[in-house]
Amino acid sequence: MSTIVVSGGHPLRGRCTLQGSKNIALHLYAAGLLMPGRLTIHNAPAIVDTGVCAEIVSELGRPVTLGAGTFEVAADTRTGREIRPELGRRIRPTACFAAAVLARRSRVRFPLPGGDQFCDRPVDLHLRAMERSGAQLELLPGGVVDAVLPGGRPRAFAMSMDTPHGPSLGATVTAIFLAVIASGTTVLTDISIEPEVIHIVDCLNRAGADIVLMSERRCVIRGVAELRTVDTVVAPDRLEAGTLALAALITGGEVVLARTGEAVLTPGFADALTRMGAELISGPDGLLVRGGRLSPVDVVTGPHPQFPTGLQPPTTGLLSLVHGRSRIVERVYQRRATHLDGLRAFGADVEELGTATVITGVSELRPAAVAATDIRCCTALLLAALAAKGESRVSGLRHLYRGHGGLIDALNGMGASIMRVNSAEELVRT
Ligand SMILES: CC(=O)N[C@H]1[C@@H](OP(=O)(O)OP(=O)(O)OC[C@H]2O[C@@H](n3ccc(=O)[nH]c3=O)[C@H](O)[C@@H]2O)O[C@H](CO)[C@@H](O)[C@@H]1O
Ligand SMILES: C=C(OP(=O)(O)O)C(=O)O
Repeated sequence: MSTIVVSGGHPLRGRCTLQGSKNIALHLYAAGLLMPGRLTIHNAPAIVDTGVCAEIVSELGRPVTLGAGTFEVAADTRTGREIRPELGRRIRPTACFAAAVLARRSRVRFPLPGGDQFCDRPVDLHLRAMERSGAQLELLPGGVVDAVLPGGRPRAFAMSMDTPHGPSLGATVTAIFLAVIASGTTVLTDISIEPEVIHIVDCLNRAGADIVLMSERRCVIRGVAELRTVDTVVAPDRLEAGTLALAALITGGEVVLARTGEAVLTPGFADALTRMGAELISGPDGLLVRGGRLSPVDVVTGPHPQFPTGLQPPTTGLLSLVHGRSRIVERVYQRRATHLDGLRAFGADVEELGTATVITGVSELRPAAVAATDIRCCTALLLAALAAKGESRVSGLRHLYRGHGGLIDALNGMGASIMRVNSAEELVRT
């Protein structure tokens, strides 16, 4: 079911609810390994990555029960110290899981992570944080890392979480995991303040950690002997919210993102939509997103609260139908352009100039058959297919299912016509 056939050209209208955030949930599953007791994570998204994490955590000696929206981790009973390479290579935050195991069990073996491969995504900072906490690391054949803490417990350290492309979200989480039960006080500078990090810090502090976020992206962590267990709720997925908003705009429709009690659009993204001329109206039911005649914009991706990189590819899809010339500059990654060839197949006029994409709006997109190579490439192509009048075919949906469990159904529920194709080439409407 990794291919869909989209009959495009239907304005989306309706109200939709958002799944729990993939990126928050994955890091919370890893945080659970730091807590010895039973842990329940609510609003866990029903996505492929959740299943992979459940297997990883179970194999580490903490059986996981997946319920309707819950990810329940059993109390610590036995000691697993290895993340199976076949599993660890399927998700991005593998080093964060490894850091939690290392901190509690003083040894871990894990593969270099997977996740989307739209450019080189190094983990040097994660490994450096482990070394700074006293671990000895050995890179084994096959890209597997063996890390040992000879002292048995991580020690406090000082470290900057900056990379040539800005602060690292994942490495900030890795460093925090090592520091919360380290001996002594750790100081991290240039930390990521993405909502994912704030959520993890809040959860760990409720579990008894002593993490203080200071001004200027500095963080002081006093190590504690042990964490207690807390229940936690995953916040709504802001990338899914943005994708649904873009779907409304590219089809000339209007959607309400159901009220969640939280701001679901990242400020930098909401600002770009407003500059384009989209209406964002907050009401009792949720956030109404409505388009009309949109104007071109210049956008630069950046750390929170700036424009999120994950919405760059689908926004490029929308801008390809906005009359005039727009420009999106990618700053979080050295390159993120895997969606451009696919968009060109729909007739989009997109040109890559260094880290910028220059988009000259065309009057319409034509149907196409395209293959997605990663999750946001997939959302960009899906949006183009929703806008192109006629029948398009998008394959590579397995990338989408890694991070979105109900997006296709949500779109169909608002008037889209998307059929899944099963192996016998039979169209299945869900
Ligand atoms: C599962 C998850 O939460 N994934 C998100 C997370 O990925 P992830 O945590 O992997 O992304 P990072 O914030 O670490 O990456 C930011 C930049 O730092 C660089 N870097 C990172 C680590 C390192 O050791 N060395 C280094 O150079 C990266 O190549 C990138 O250019 O944040 C990204 C940026 O918001 C999002 O696009 C991903 O969806
Ligand atoms: C890059 C992404 O995911 P991951 O980090 O899990 O590969 C994403 O969600 O846009």
